[in-house]
Amino acid sequence: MSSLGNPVNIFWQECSVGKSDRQKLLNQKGCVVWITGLSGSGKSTLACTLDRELHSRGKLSYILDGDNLRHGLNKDLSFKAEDRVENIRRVGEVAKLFADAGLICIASLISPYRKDRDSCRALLPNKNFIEVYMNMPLEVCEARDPKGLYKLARAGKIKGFTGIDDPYEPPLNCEIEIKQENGICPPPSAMAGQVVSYLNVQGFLHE
Ligand SMILES: Nc1ncnc2c1ncn2[C@@H]1O[C@H](COP(=O)(O)OS(=O)(=O)O)[C@@H](OP(=O)(O)O)[C@H]1O
Ligand SMILES: Nc1ncnc2c1ncn2[C@@H]1O[C@H](COP(=O)(O)OP(=O)(O)O)[C@@H](O)[C@H]1O
Repeated sequence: MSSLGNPVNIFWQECSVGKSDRQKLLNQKGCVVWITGLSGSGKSTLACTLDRELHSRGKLSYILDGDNLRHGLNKDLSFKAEDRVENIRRVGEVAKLFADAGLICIASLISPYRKDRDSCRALLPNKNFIEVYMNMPLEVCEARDPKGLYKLARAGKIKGFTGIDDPYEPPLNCEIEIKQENGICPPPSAMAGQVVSYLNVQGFLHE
């Protein structure tokens, strides 16, 4: 009988250096900042600005970007529903490892399905999964269209494009929401500032 997905004869290996030792070394607490939203909503911009801001404060972070991971770890996956599920599952597991290493792991993926994001959340201790929703209207994302993908999707040249002919399920209870104020999107520094403030108040920026 196959034991795929069901570990048989496999035992957890404990080591003497633990997460709290690594956190002491780094003077920070490991966590996952999970950025979700439509293509063009500003996920990568926020991820990079936040990464730079944390770096300048002497905090160790690392970005897991959906686009980039699809060049390597996830290059066998397409955009059909079951592959998106597997994409998020894998990145959730990797993000968990980075958080266990003591890093502030910034995951930036469309991650369109609520259930999959909740499964990633469930992998981490309480409050260590910080979901950031890029709440940008589709019209704004489509007007930006930096890669020309919306244009291709509208022309029917890409099938199953999120927001056009594939679903996006917004979070119901995210920790942070980034949205327009009076029709204007906050600049990248303000978006990152919102996340840094949250991390600071929650005690992640010191051990
Ligand atoms: N069909 C379809 N739907 C959505 N996005 C598409 C598609 N095909 C290619 N792309 C490009 O892939 C990037 C999203 O990859 P992700 O791994 O984040 O997607 S997902 O979480 O598995 O849904 C996404 O990058 P971002 O624009 O940075 O979001 C797109 O550039
Ligand atoms: N806060 C912002 N204000 C104005 N333009 C932005 C902002 N954030 C991102 N952009 C622009 O929107 C486009 C899409 O941003 P990007 O970070 O690549 O989105 P995503 O990773 O969600 O696809 C880029 O051209 C980027 O420069």
